[in-house]
Amino acid sequence: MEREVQRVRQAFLSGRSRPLRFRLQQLEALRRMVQEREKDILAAIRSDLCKSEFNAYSQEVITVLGEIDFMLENLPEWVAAKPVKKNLLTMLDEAYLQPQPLGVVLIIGAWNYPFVLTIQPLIGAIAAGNAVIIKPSELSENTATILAKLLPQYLDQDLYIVINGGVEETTELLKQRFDHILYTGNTAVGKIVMEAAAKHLTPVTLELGGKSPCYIDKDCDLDIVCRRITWGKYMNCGQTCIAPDYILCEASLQNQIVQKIKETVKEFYGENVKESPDYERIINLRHFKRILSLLEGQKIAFGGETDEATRYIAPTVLTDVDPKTKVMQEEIFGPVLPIVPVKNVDEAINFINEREKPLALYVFSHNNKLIKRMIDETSSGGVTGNDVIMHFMLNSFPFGGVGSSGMGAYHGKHSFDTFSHQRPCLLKSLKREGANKLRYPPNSQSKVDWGKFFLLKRFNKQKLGLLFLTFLGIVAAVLVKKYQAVLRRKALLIFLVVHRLRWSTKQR
Ligand SMILES: NC(=O)c1ccc[n+]([C@@H]2O[C@H](COP(=O)([O-])OP(=O)(O)OC[C@H]3O[C@@H](n4cnc5c(N)ncnc54)[C@H](O)[C@@H]3O)[C@@H](O)[C@H]2O)c1
Ligand SMILES: CCCCCCCC=O
Repeated sequence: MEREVQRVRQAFLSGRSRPLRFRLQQLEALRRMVQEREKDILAAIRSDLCKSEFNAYSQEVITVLGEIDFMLENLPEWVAAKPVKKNLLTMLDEAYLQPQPLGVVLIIGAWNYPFVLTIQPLIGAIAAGNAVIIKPSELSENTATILAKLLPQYLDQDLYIVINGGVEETTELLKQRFDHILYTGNTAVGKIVMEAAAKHLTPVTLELGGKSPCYIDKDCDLDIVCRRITWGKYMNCGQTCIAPDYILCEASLQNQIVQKIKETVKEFYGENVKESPDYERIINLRHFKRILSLLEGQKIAFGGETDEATRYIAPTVLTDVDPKTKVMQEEIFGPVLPIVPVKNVDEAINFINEREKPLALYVFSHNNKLIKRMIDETSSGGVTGNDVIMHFMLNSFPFGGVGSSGMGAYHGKHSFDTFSHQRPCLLKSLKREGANKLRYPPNSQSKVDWGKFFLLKRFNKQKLGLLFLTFLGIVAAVLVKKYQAVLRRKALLIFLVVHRLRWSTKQR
């Protein structure tokens, strides 16, 4: 492991990952890989999650291709040095920010969207000029295998490498020194990653999870609301980090919500959900059993059917859920949707604020003021009003959590920034040493006053007058120099006129 990381570091130190042209070439090669090997990638995702080609393409491949195109289009502008505002002290200097790669980046991917959640961070890391070690999740083993096979066929083999394995390999990998780690997965492992990173003072981006609430106000169109929630909750069999985890609403809405979700499930997946090509399966038996255990003691209003052999869990809704029960204590990450009755929006806001900050928050209402209030009075990684999931799709948004749902963010320019160091560069001249005397010892009250003037713009009247006089002097000197000949002629003329006038007066 150590040797592998060393190999990648040596490749980074060769400097070849830095030129813009190289980054663009690698991103184009990655796009070619996705396009030419699309079938293999879709087949791997199907084997891992029982996902149809249509779903895998629209949920994973499209996002990756869109992100590559976005980078190719904008990277030339992003890599350029950016001049910054200057102060009086640096007025005559060159001052700019130069984005630079961090070095060797470790990306630990997740299994639920095993392609996009591994490749999208990789796109950002390449764009920013880094070398990358990619550690796909071993839980989505088919995608992990295809990535290890395909990436070296298209990308620089020393700069970007895939290391596959489980807990043991990840633990070993985390002992190495990296310049940044981006981890996607659960909060408990997030802490392990951060602890390991701290040993080397490695910065981390943690894309974690949590229970994303969904508040439904009574003033809204429940048909539309339930269609949107059904889509976002049961997509990928509920294994989506920003899926609505539970619903908060007034008790009187519960039955209608159940009924409408039931109708929508039928509309989306047919009479027999199990037969639907659009409905996925739980990743493994451990997670299947974990989700089943969350149903114990609950009132199942709809769904609840399971099949261990195929790890099938039907779209399920629970009503009158007690917040103290297990299903409300941990992230569900499966197709189970609890409804927790609350009296009103105030209670909903308190409910959310009493818990860990979620990755996403959803609020449905015709009343925009209520939506804005919910946003103002709560905190979460991201928010979508009157829909679910959709803020993930806009790459001008940073994607990430807050508090226990994560730290840092990526997507689009935010990925570039995450994997770059914005290096402040100040270029001065070796001339104009006179002005520097102000900061050299011995210090004095006068120098402090000048410092106040230059840096804090605190004007001392006397100093200001002096400065003004100096300024006038400089202007006069410049003017005199520039118009010396004209001024001489003018002065001569004035002298002659004055002389002539005095002579005329004397004559009279
Ligand atoms: N924010 C996001 O973008 C995002 C995306 C996907 C998933 N998630 C979150 O991920 C979670 C789902 O993942 P999970 O909990 O099923 O993952 P998991 O428990 O199945 O495993 C996560 C990974 O951690 C590794 N791991 C486990 N123990 C480890 C240890 N001691 N040391 C080092 N590595 C170790 C495993 O090898 C595995 O690859 C959910 O909370 C979800 O919200 C977040
Ligand atoms: C189209 C849906 C993509 C959702 C990706 C969510 C990432 C977290 O699991």
